[in-house]
Amino acid sequence: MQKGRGRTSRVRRRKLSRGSESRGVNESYKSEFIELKKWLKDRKFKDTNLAPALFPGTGRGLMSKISLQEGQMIISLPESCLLTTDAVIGSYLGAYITKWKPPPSPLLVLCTFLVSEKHAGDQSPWKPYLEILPKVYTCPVCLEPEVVNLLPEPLKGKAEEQRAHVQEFFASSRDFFSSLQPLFVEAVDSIFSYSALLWAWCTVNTRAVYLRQRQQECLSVELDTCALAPYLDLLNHSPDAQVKAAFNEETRCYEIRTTSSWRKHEEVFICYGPHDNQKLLLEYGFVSIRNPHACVYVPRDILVKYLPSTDKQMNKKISILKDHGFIENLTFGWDGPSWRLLTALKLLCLEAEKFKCWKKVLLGEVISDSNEKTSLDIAQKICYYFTEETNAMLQKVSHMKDEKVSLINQLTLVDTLWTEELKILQASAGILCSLQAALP
Ligand SMILES: C[S@@+](CC[C@H](N)C(=O)[O-])C[C@H]1O[C@@H](n2cnc3c(N)ncnc32)[C@H](O)[C@@H]1O
Repeated sequence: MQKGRGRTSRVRRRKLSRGSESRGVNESYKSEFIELKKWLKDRKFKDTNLAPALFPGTGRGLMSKISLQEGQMIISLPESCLLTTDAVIGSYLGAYITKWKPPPSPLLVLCTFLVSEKHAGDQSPWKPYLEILPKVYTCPVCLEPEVVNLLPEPLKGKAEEQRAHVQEFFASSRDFFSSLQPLFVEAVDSIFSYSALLWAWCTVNTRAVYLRQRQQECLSVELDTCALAPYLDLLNHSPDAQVKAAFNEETRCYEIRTTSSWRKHEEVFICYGPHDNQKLLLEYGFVSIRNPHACVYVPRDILVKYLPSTDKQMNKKISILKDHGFIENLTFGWDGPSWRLLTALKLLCLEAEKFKCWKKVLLGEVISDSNEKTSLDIAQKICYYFTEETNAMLQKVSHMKDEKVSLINQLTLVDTLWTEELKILQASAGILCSLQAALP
């Protein structure tokens, strides 16, 4: 078992994170939650376990009203509360969706409904749910380009791809939106604007639960797996949370059971997946403190930065790494340099006369003490280089925070990401020192 990844260490981490940080302020008295609860009750939802609350570390989330035991159901949301493509096709949009060619994607159908219902305002039967949805999001597609520029690689590249993807989604959906004109008095261009679609896209992307639905002829071939689950989607993420979530065909409810226990008044979390911080920021617009999956990525140019430029076998070594999938996802983590990073470095550091042993390196065999030592030295140099770069970026972000007060929230997010990366590099530097000291 890897160090720090077992059940005992998960329990220890959870206990640590159960300090003052987890104490929240109950918000169920707020009018938007009273309305939402009424709306849910009309749809046969009974809630005894949870209450909306504001938490200092994670923002708005759900708190336990009672202590929750292992295996206990924490939430069971009836099908009638779920916003699925089925629900949209059954609505006033159905006739327009079924006749549109080429068939719209499940994502477009959900986004169109959200924008249309938001536009309907007080007239929308979904109003109590729409009212609690965030007005703005912090996924990279919503960040100012100058803030995106401050993101580490490879996230920066992915953020640019995300922006291009949403812009293309908008451009390719405009004819479909035009076809909906008979439903509205106002021009559809003003209702289905880029900013409205962006809001809907972020809503689905950051809040939808996984719910596999049958393929419908009137929809494109993309898998139909997203559903919005009002109230349940107030649950925040913790990498340590252990829950079981699925739609129960018998009860026709989307159910979440906890496989760990929660104390009364504690924030209840689910786990969105074993994501590192760059992925969490890309997909959900936040960064998790002390995330055990967080890491610092080593791009290819940095991997070779400290290797001798005179190595005649360098190109061959790099193509071996590429062919064997050892050029991507090389990282530093809380446990030090990843096995993949060290293996890539060991191969790159192979002396000319040992080059024939490259397969053994990829299988994890020790080739020589000098190869072990050189690769650790290079790992240490790369770690030091990243530490310097990270400190420089933190300074840059801090200056920008002073200068661009309007961007403070976006910059704080980027600041947190770099700060977590710095902590990882410091942990890695310590581990590299012990690894070097242990060499013969
Ligand atoms: C499904 S919603 C959870 C409820 C959300 N906090 C709200 O107020 O509506 C997912 C969003 O919550 C936020 N979030 C989830 N887990 C978080 C965490 N551990 N720390 C900070 N924000 C978190 C992120 O903005 C994410 O996009």
